[in-house]
Amino acid sequence: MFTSVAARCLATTDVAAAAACRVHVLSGATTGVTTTDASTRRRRFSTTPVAAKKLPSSIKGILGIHPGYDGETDDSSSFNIYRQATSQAGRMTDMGTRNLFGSNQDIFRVSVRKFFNDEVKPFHKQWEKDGQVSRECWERAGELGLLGVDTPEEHGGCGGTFLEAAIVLEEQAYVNASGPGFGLHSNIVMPYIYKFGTTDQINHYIPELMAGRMIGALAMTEPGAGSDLQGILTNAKRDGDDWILNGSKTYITNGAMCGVVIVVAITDPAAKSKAHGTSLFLVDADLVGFTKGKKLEKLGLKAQDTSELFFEDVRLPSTALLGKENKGFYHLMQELPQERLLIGIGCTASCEWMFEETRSFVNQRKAFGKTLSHLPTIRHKLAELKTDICVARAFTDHCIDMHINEKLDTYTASMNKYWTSDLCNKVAYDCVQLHGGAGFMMEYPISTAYLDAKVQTIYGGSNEIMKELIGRTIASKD
Ligand SMILES: Cc1cc2nc3c(=O)[nH]c(=O)nc-3n(C[C@H](O)[C@H](O)[C@H](O)COP(=O)(O)OP(=O)(O)OC[C@H]3O[C@@H](n4cnc5c(N)ncnc54)[C@H](O)[C@@H]3O)c2cc1C
Repeated sequence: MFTSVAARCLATTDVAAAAACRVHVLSGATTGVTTTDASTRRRRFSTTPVAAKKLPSSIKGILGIHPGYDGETDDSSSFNIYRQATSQAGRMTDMGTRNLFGSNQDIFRVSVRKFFNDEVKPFHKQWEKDGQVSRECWERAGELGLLGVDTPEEHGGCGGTFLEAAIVLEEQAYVNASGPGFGLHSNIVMPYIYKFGTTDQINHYIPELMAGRMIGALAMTEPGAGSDLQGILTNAKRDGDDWILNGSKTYITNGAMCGVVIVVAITDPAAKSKAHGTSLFLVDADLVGFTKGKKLEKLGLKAQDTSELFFEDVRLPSTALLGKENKGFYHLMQELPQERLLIGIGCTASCEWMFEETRSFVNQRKAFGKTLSHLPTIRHKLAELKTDICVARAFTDHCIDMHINEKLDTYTASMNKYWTSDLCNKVAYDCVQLHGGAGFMMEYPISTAYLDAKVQTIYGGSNEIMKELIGRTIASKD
């Protein structure tokens, strides 16, 4: 395990002192982690090291079950540890790989992996039938400190970093569970509240969201406006100190189960453009005039509750306004890089899972007297897939690294979202093909992954819109 002494050396950025520190890592035999000395030390993508950071007590509590855990994240790569790249690992989903992470994050990953394997995977088929995840699952995730992992401690969160948030997203993909809308809840809804909310709003909502007792949603899309968000009609009008909200939203993730939804509404119809006259509101599910439509039947994401929401003369107190009046679009824009990256992280991890699932299949399935993996064309296909996925992994890790160093821009995040979600569909297609008829059967999980992949190029900003944004930025540069 990692020593806190070493972590303190990192904090001094004294390379000689850091090199002198004795660093212990998880056993390479079981984790694939290996070490090197200073002479073979690798550079990280970024020259800015991730600061050693105390993990919050809730995470520490979970990690405390692991002997040697010391409550500090570490930046292993700055300590001359060489962690295997995904391409070198036995399996692409192996623990202890990738220079982004340190050994304490591996320990955290062990706990997260256990949660998804024990408390999500066995129930997912039932949730697919129910069209939603159980409330117990949400509350259990809250109990284990897996919701709002990177919500700052001062706002009532776990106080981890985006690295720990990425681990939760990846581990969810590694059990092929598309049901829990944790990413939206923890990494989209919560940041809006603690970044733009008042102290009262933070104190009211964050503890409930952290505990999983309340589920969060974000409602932008309407029946007549998706890509073109400026076409929304939902509006809020002043009535004394209150607001009166009218309109409808559709395709809302966590829509059926949500206890609070952040609603994007027009508040100044006379503004020079809708971007200048739009605001965000925190709307509680029990307010009079707020109704939820039935859960929408979808091609994939069967265990995720996606709903229409209707607002008819919903009276909102002035305290429901989130952020600044008429600045809703600006707040939305600010959060775009992280929202796009969340999709990229999920898609990249999903590709890795699909590859490993398929590799296992072709290694045991026999045809023409041998396993499928002995056939040259099958091997070439696996080679292509693995290479493509490793390229995506390198780009996604680069984007995560940029993001934790506050350097990720919307343009780069859009490239990641477009590339990884396209790849996710290509990988899903090829992996089903490699399964043969079994790949078409719902009892084989690759079929669910194939169906789930489709939406990745559509939501969070469609890939056509991503390319438009990327292209516009390219054209604007000399
Ligand atoms: C499962 C699921 C969950 C979702 N969750 C949420 C949620 O939680 N909250 C939320 O607010 N929304 C959510 N959405 C909505 C999602 O973000 C939108 O569906 C998406 O932005 C596309 O909008 P649209 O469906 O209106 O398609 P449209 O905007 O009508 O686009 C239709 C097609 O035209 C293309 N197109 C549109 N404009 C252009 C252009 N300028 N140039 C080139 N091509 C263009 C699009 O790329 C697309 O291929 C969800 C959607 C799904 C399917």
